[in-house]
Amino acid sequence: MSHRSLIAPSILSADFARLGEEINAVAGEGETRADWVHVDVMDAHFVPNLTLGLPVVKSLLKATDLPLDCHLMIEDPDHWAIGYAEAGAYNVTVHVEAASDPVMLAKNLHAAGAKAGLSVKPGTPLEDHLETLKHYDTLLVMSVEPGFGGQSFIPDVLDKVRTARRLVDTGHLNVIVEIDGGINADTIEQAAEAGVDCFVAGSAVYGAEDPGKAVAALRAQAAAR
Ligand SMILES: O=C(CO)[C@H](O)[C@H](O)COP(=O)(O)O
Repeated sequence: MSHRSLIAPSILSADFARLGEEINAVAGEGETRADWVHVDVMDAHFVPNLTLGLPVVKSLLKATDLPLDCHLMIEDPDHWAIGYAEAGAYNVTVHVEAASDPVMLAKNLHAAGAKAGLSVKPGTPLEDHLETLKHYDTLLVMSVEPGFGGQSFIPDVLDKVRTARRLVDTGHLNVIVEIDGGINADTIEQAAEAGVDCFVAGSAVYGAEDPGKAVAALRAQAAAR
């Protein structure tokens, strides 16, 4: 891996009544500063949980200068994703299992000024979506079934990460490999070794006494690999 590991705390594990403050807890200086803030948008249809939507994301964009990495776990992202890009989200990730025309969707996200992310659930093979991936900037490999924070990491997805790393490197694709679910002090090194560039961590950051220090510790562990 040629660049620094990225750490993206997931606010799914933060206190929703204090989201601005919770983001500021990972917006300090140096190694305690998160690279992106991961925002889990869930619609209670694509996943069995309901979180937040565009109005909250618009408020968060005013509350921080950290880039927002919006992960849409929703039905019909072809319709809804553009609003997040137009609002100013840095990266808008849609699920390949939910998108009707993911190539057109990536083009529309780019036209609206955002990076485009493609996510795959643990059981979704990557090989079927290689042509699509070429249009995207990030690949979010889910290492838990999407829907809830605090679940255990699924080690089988490491094979998919290795495949992704190989495809990105050999194909010279400008794609950041991101992982989400169960990333903590016990799992981040294996994910880094498999080739992950960007690590989403919810409970490992917001369950810690000092979220900024947790960011720094995770980054150091990832870099050690
Ligand atoms: O997308 C998600 C769940 O669908 C969350 O981002 C993810 O699970 C992060 O939480 P944790 O690090 O606690 O597993």
